[in-house]
Amino acid sequence: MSRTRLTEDEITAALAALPAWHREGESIVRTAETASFPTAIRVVDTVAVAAEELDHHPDIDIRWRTLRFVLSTHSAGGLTGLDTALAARIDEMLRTVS
Ligand SMILES: C[C@H](O)[C@H](O)[C@H]1CNC2=NC(N)=NC(=O)C2=N1
Repeated sequence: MSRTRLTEDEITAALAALPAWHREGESIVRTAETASFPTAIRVVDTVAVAAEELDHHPDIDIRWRTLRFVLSTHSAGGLTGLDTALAARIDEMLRTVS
């Protein structure tokens, strides 16, 4: 997966396929409410495994059972295919874990 920055058109196209995510500057952001605090922690634990696999790490805010994920490629100074790939993985985990 490339660490090359996506173009504006590529970001627009990627976000159309990731409706739970929105853009905030050079990041994409998703908030998700899980069933319970332990469920939220399980999601975070699963996301941590994917983040290590991809060598790409989200900023994660945990507030009781609400999670907020912020994705950006720091080394590229913006959004890359790694962010959209991880976003899709996080969506899948939220579908299956919660
Ligand atoms: C050496 C290692 O590949 C880098 O530090 C990785 C680790 N995880 C990362 N995560 C994110 N979100 N952006 C990066 O640029 C990044 N770089």
